[in-house]
Amino acid sequence: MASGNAPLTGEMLIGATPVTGGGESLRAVNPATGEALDPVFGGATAADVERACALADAALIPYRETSLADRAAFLETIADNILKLDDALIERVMAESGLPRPRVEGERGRTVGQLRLFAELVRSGTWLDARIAPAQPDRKPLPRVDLRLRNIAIGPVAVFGASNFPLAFSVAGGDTASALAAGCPVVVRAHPAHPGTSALIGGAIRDAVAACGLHEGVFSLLQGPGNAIGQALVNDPRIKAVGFTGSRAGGLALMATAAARHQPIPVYAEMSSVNPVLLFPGALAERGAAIGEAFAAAVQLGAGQFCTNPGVILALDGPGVDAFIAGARAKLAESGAQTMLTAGIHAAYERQVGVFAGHSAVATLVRGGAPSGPHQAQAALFETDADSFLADPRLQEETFGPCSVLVRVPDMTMLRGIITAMEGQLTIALHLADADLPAARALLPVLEEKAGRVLVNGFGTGVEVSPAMVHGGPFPATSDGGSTSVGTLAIRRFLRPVCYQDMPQALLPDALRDGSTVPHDFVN
Ligand SMILES: NC(=O)C1=CN([C@@H]2O[C@H](COP(=O)(O)OP(=O)(O)OC[C@H]3O[C@@H](n4cnc5c(N)ncnc54)[C@H](OP(=O)(O)O)[C@@H]3O)[C@@H](O)[C@H]2O)C=CC1
Ligand SMILES: O=C(O)CCC(=O)C(=O)O
Repeated sequence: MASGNAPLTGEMLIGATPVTGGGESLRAVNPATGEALDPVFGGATAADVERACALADAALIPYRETSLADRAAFLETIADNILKLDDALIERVMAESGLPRPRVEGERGRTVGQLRLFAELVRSGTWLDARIAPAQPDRKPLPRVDLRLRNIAIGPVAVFGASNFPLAFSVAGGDTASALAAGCPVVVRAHPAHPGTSALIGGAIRDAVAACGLHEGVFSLLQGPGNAIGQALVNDPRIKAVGFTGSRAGGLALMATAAARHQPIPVYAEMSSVNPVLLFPGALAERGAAIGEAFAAAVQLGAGQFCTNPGVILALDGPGVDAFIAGARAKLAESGAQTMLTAGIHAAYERQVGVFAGHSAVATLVRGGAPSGPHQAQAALFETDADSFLADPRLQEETFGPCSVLVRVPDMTMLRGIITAMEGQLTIALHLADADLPAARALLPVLEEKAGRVLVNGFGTGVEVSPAMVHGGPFPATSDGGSTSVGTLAIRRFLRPVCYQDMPQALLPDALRDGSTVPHDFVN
C-alpha cells in the first residue's frame, strides 16, 4: 500500500494494515495503449471483507462522537494528503483512465474542494439539525415532556468507487466525504479499472486517520475484480448504507441485495440518465447554430462518460432545428475520437451506437472523427421522430459515451407527452429566448416531476459542488430521488435522527445541553 509518494505495492487496506488479498488478482490496463500496469493487486476474500466491516463497526461509536473541530480537521488532512501525492497521482489516474491531464487535475481540485466544503459544514454543526423543546411541567391540560433531537451517523457505509470519476466519485469522492462528515466509518470497494489510483488515495486517507489519532476502522479499502466483493460488503450486517455510481444493472443488483437482508438498508445508487435537452423555437431562431456548437462540446466532454451527458435532444420543430444540426455537425465532424475508460465500456458504447445506426426509424446525422487507437469512441448524433422515440424504449436508454439522439417534436403537447413518458433524470436543460418563457413556465411542473436539476441555457455536465446542488433525481437516475450525491445536502443520506426525552443534562450530548453553542431550533 502506498503511503505518501512510496511506490505502489498491490496491497489493499484493512484498517491501517496493508494486506495482499488472497482472492482473484487484477492489474490495471492503460486503455489508451492496452498495456497492463504494475503492480498486481491481490483481490479481497470474504475474510478480508469481514475484517474490514468488523473494524468499521468497532470504529463507529468513537468516530461518530469526535468533536466537530476534530472531524473537520480530519477531512482537511485527507485533502492535504491528496495534494501531497502530487504528480504521481495525476500520472497514475491518466494511465488507468485514459483521461487527459487538465481533466484529471480539475477533478483533483474538485475532490479536495469537496472535502474542504464538508469540513466547513461539519464545523458549523448545522447538519446535526439540533432541536430543543424544553419541558413545560405547567402546561395544561397535560405537562410537556423535555424533547431534544440531533442527527447521528447511520453506521458504517459501503462506497463503490465509480469508473468515470476516478477521484471525485471514488475512494475519497463525494460519497466517502459525506459519509465521513456524517461520522460514518467507510469501507470502499475500489473500482477494478483503477486500483493504483485507489491505493494512492486510500494511503492518503489511512495516513490522515493515523495523523488525527482516529480508530483505524474509520477507513478500509478493498481491491479486486468480481461481484463477490461488493455483494459480501452489502450483505454484511454491520454495513448500514451504500453509496454507488455506475450501471443500472449494478445498482439494481445491489438494491436487491440490500433489500433482501435480514435488516434491509438504503442504497444510494446513481445509475442512468439521458438528461433531455429541450430546444424552444425562440432560442432556436435566435441562436440555433451556436446552441448546436455548444452541444457538440458538451456531449464530448470526458468522451461522453458523464451521467449528466446530454443523450436526448427534444427540439420543437421549425427552421431553427436545421441551424442547430448544422452547428453541431460542423463541430462534431471536426472532432477527434477519444479514448474510453475501459475496453468493456467501449464495447458497450459500440453496441448501443449500433442499435441507433441499425434502427429503421433513426437517421445518422453525423459521426465524429474516426478512431486512431484502441478503445476510442467516435461521437455520434442521430435523429428520429417523436412517435418512433415514444414507441421504442431502446431509444430512450442511456448510451454511455459521446452519443445523442435528436427528436423532432411537433408541438408543446407532444413535448409534454414525451417528458411525461420518460423515466427519471438527473438533469433537464432548457434553451430559451424571452419569447419562450410562457411555454417554459407552463412545462416547469412536469420537469420538476422528472428531474433533480432543471437548468437554462446550458448543459448538465460539470456539476458544481455547492450547498444548493442536487445531483440526484427520480428512478432510475438514482435509487432515491429524495437525496443528492453532490453538495453538502449529501450528508443527510448518512444521518439518522435520535430524540432524547427527559434526559438529564449530564447524559445529553453536548449539542443538546442547555446553553449549547451549536446552532439549534428552540421550541417554545
Ligand atoms: N450513469 C453513470 O453515471 C454511469 C454509468 N455507467 C455504466 O456502467 C457501465 C459499466 O461501467 P462500470 O463503471 O464498471 O459500472 P458497473 O456498474 O459495472 O460497476 C461499478 C462497480 O460496481 C460493482 N458491481 C457491478 N455489478 C455488481 C453486482 N451485481 N454485485 C456487486 N458488485 C457489482 C463493480 O465491480 P465488479 O464489476 O468487479 O463486480 C464495480 O466495482 C458503463 O458502460 C455505463 O453504461 C458507468 C459509470 C457511471
Ligand atoms: O457532470 C459531472 O460533473 C458529474 C457527472 C457524474 O456525476 C457522473 O458522471 O457520475
